[in-house]
Amino acid sequence: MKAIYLDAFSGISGNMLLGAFLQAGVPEGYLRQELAKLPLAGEFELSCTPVTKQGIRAAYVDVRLMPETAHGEAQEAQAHAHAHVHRTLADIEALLSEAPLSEAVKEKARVVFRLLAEAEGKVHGKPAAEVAFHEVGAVDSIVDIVGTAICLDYLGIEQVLASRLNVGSGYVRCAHGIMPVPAPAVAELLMGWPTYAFGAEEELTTPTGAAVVRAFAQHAAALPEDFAVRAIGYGAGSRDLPLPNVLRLYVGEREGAAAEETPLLLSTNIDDMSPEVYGYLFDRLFAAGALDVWVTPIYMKKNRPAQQLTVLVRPAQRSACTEIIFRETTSIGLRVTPLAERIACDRRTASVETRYGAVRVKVASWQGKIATTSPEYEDCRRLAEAQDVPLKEVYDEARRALAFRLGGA
Ligand SMILES: O=C([S-])c1cc(C(=O)S)c[n+]([C@@H]2O[C@H](COP(=O)(O)O)[C@@H](O)[C@H]2O)c1
Ligand code: NI
Repeated sequence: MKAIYLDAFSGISGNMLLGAFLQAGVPEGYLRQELAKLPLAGEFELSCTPVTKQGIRAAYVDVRLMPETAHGEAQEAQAHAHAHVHRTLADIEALLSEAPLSEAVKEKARVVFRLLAEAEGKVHGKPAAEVAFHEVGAVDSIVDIVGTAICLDYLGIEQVLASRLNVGSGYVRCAHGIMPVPAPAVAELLMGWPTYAFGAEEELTTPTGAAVVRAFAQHAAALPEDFAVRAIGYGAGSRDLPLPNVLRLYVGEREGAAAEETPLLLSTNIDDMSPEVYGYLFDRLFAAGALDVWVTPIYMKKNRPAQQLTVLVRPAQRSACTEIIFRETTSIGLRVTPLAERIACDRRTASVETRYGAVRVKVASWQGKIATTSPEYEDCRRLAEAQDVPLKEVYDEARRALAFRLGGA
């Protein structure tokens, strides 16, 4: 299982996350290409530079509002206006829906923004829908959150683990005025997550960093023994501190993780919902990390024809999928059953070059031998559409390229 471990000894923020992912192997060009799909054309510029923080070489990612890079009163006024746009959760969800990003990326970003809205709402005494984000709704936060979702998706991460978080101490000046550290939204988000304060009277963990952790991560005090590290990335924070102001990101594979996590079956009987909703529901559940989703025709009480919706999830995705089911369907109750046993092939993703372009291929092995190879549908579809060739031809090309590579290895 592909996993990451976030070692937040100097806290965690949006720009630290992006820097760490880039240094750990996400191509900068890919991140830029995907972020360009946000309907924020010309509003921001991503700057990625190598920096050294207390002797540690790290990547520093900064999201600059475009007009800041030029001069002139009109442009400065425009930058000022961008910095003070107050977006609601609905505004951000609309912006995400409009973007031709993958559904998995959009759903990951939505989960983070919903958590932020709930935390902000609690702090300011408002329903989440009425929260007007200040800093956390601005262009830089959208880029940080969507960028993080892009990186998780690119690396095919199935499990996110995180250490206890160094939140810092003192006070921070923000749009609200002066706030204690951790900022109230951070304190709200990190309820129940182990935290500490060390090394700097500064805000080390921001709302964005805390929300990403709460959205995707499970706590692990240290790197698990079965975590085979393949890459390490350091993402820099903006300030220079007495301690290295970096987030350390380990990318690797876990052997034992699958066995540790018994998947769950969430199921519910539905007899009063339009069939039009199912396709949308399936997309949302898969994007939130469901392992499988299916519907079985049944007869319910009073001989009513109905549907039994079943969703297979890992424990970490249980709450996100439960929320989607209650939000999107007419269900008012769920049965949760641990799967008695699941036998799974070992899986890895290989990237192959075909004459049409690069395609990721899932390679499943059983007892050391390849059982099946499965080219990524989204990659094949994109290339088939772009080059006007049959989808099956791209599939065949990808399988041929993989067979050639394996045969030649
Ligand atoms: O934008 C809002 S409403 C906001 C709320 C809070 C609360 O704790 S409430 C804190 N902040 C501060 O804004 C900056 C930016 O945070 P990012 O996560 O976007 O990097 C940070 O100092 C927060 O503490 C903003
Ligand atoms: Ni706030």
